[in-house]
Amino acid sequence: MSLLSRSIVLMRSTRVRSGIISRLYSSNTEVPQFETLEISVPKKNVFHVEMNRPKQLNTFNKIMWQELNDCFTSLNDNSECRVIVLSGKGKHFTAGIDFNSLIELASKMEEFDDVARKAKLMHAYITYAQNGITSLEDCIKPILSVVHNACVGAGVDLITAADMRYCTEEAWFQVKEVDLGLAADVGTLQRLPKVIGNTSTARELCFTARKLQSKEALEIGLVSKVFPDKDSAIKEVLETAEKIALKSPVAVQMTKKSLVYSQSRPTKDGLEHIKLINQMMLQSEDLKKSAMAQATKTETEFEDL
Ligand SMILES: CCC/C=C/C=C/C(=O)SCCNC(=O)CCNC(=O)[C@H](O)C(C)(C)COP(=O)(O)OP(=O)(O)OC[C@H]1O[C@@H](n2cnc3c(N)ncnc32)[C@H](O)[C@@H]1OP(=O)(O)O
Repeated sequence: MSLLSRSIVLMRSTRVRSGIISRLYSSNTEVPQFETLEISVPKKNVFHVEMNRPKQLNTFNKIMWQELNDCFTSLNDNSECRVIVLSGKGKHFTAGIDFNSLIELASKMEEFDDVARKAKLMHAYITYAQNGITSLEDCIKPILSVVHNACVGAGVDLITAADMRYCTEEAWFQVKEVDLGLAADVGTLQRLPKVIGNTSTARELCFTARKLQSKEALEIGLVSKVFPDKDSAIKEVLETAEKIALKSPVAVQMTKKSLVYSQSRPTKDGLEHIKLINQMMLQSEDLKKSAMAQATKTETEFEDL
């Protein structure tokens, strides 16, 4: 088998288990089913994605990287889904990458002697993992993440690709990669400095791998709010999600599109981009409905987008 075929098999073998099977909930909303993620619809138009490997501390394995990508791509295309809440089941939010998957990867690398061929395999693996994380940013629906207890390594990559971050009092965060002898490579180095708006603190966290407790996470702006426990966090964040879900999906989704587009581009480019979007979207019936509701101080409903 060629190197390319091996890489493709390595990446695609997960698809068999993570096929998108629709399931009907009481709300008649169709949700995709996964092995490492559980999806529910606790409120109208609000989807809850839970990392579901509690025994493995929600560590990221080969299947999970793929399923994250499949999940957020599927929710991006699901018109009933307007807002997403992301959390983890079990004791911790996540303990980062699954060490067993690193061992598996190392043994695959052993099959090659040549550095270029090893590098190509590694390139494919990193791309695969990056795609799992970047799918959150590419998903046009707002994603509200809720961290409890440990959020280590890949967990920080994950939440910095989400739109909003909340946590519990006992939560802590750690950009652990340097302690494992590697530079973080699936998003933290690119997104964390922008998320907290402070390159000095971001670099300190990345260089030292020190634990960041919830109180300081709030102070530096990594999270928007700290809750006493997970139950109250999920309850309140779902309420925030519901408020967003009641707004025009055109307005909310184009807002995310513009924010994401503008975060790494000059202001002028962002302004041009939103002009092109709004020359169409301002013609939507959502604008008239919203304006009327505001003017008459009444509530209105919007069609799914
Ligand atoms: C191309 C991909 C790029 C991605 C890179 C990503 C990099 C990273 O994510 S770097 C960070 C890696 N993670 C860690 O270093 C965390 C290691 N774990 C811990 O520090 C602790 O387990 C933790 C503080 C999270 C939880 O502590 P707690 O006391 O609650 O549990 P433990 O007794 O330590 O662990 C319970 C069992 O889980 C096993 N385990 C923990 N972490 C991992 C892991 N990352 N992968 C696999 N298994 C893990 C731990 O060994 C225990 O197993 P057992 O003894 O069999 O019960």
